[in-house]
Amino acid sequence: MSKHNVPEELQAEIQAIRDQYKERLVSDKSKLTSLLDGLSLTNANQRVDEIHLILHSISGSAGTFGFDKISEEARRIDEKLKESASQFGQDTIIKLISNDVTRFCQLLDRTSVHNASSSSESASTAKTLQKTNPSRSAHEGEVWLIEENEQLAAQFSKQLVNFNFKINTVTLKEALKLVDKGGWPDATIIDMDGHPFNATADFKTLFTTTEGAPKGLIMLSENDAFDQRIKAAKIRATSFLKKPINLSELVSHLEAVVNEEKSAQPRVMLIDDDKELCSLMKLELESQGMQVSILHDVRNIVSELNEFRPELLLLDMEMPEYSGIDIALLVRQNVQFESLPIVYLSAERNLDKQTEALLFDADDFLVKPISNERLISSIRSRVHRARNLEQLISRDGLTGLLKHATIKEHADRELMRARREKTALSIIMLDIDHFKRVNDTYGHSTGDTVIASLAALLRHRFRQTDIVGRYGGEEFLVILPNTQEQEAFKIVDRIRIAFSEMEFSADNQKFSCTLSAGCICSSHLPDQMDASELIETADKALYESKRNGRNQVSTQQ
Ligand SMILES: Nc1nc2c(ncn2[C@@H]2O[C@H](COP(=O)(O)OP(=O)(O)OP(=O)(O)O)[C@@H](O)[C@H]2O)c(=O)[nH]1
Repeated sequence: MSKHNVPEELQAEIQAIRDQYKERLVSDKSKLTSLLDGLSLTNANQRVDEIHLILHSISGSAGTFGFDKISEEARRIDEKLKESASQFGQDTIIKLISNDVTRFCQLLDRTSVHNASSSSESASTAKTLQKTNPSRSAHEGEVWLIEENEQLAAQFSKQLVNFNFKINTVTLKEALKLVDKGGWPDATIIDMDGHPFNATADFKTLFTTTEGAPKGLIMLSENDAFDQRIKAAKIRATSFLKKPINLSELVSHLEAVVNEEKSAQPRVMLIDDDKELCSLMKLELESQGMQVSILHDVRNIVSELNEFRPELLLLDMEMPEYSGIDIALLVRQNVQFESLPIVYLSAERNLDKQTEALLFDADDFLVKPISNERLISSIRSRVHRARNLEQLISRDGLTGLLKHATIKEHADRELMRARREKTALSIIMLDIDHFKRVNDTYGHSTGDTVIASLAALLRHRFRQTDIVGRYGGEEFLVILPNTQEQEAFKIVDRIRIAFSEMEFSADNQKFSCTLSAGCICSSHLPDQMDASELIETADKALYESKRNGRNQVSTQQ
């Protein structure tokens, strides 16, 4: 979506939800009026509770729809009601409530909620959407390398191209000109040591572009002392790498920032009894690219969580039948949702109550009404951290690939799916040739660099839907759903060639490595074979490649 305008359909949708909200306020007003009618000592308990729920809900949602005064007044009366409950008898409460709620109903009338198209509020929602909508850069998918040393620049870009990065080597001056025209790319690598990055003023120029600070900023320097690192932090660098640069380390950092840009948008589930507020939030979050599901019937929560697999649950605190705490506890009873971030979004301003709610395994408490910017950044940062944590648990430290046990689980799951959907599943096993010699000749840490570099190559060359894992020391397993053997063969053979062209260096010596692979496909194998047997068959094909002289790919046929 363009930064400068909100599409008409979106404006129309916002307006439609606003109109529904206005109707809902009219209906809330009627409910309040009839609850006041005939309010007496005998029915006060139940009616006061109902009035509280209506006011509480309005206080949380009206501000979001632009009715700030109504929201404030509902909150004031609701809080007064709660305080009075512990101080006065029922007859005084009835009197207070009658006066305040009657005035509140008059306020609802005066704000002429019947009057449909006052577009100023919808314009304000649209404006917020506009502000939070990221603008697309003309340099999307690119990585800029700001390196004044020509030799280093050529060396880096030659190596990084192997990993499918679109590298553009530029000087600082050129970069700033390009930014003014088309924005920053997905990632920018800056060598701090060359001119002009030693001067603080030069750093500041990075912030003063019309597009703001660069995204995914990786700083390189020989000097990794505090002063240098803080300089990088001040211009919001996400990574700092000490020179001489370890290629696989640089690739991992680049992947982290580039994938962050490209990675799937957060999946968010909303649970709130306020339907209009839910619809508006859904629209707002979806306009940021997020996937949003509203849970309408809390009784289905476990099956819906299993189905939608949200990465964050946004939960109201006070709902008619169940509180947010009840629901959070129910979710946590299921071990598979133990680490699902739960964030309360509630009109509750009482700090004691907020703290109490957080004691029950929730992660954050946001107070309604909340600005779009705040809501979106809270969701993004929570989901980002949760994803990182998940990575740490299931991924191998050296390569960032899935660990042995996890990739085997994936193989079981994907084979079941392939059989169910009657599609082909290919499995590739690959292994670096004569790797022992690499370790023996150049040392174990150089060996590690070779392993990490191959892992990065694998991550880049396979599709997002393929699953890549480190099966053993220098052995890798790749699962390719919905892929015939021929296709899998072609991909892995191209990787074999790319790997053989990669250049490594140790002790001023340059060397390269090769790999062998075995590639099999479920559609050529008996149906009764399980995932472990398929993996064994791929391993046998790999052995064939080794036996026939290495640096090749074999299939089972
Ligand atoms: N540097 C490093 N080496 C590892 C790692 N894991 C396993 N290795 C080494 O990888 C080598 C594997 O050697 P072998 O299985 O004998 O095979 P190879 O030398 O690769 O020969 P072929 O597979 O027959 O081509 C062993 O020396 C292991 O110590 C690791 O994480 N880092």
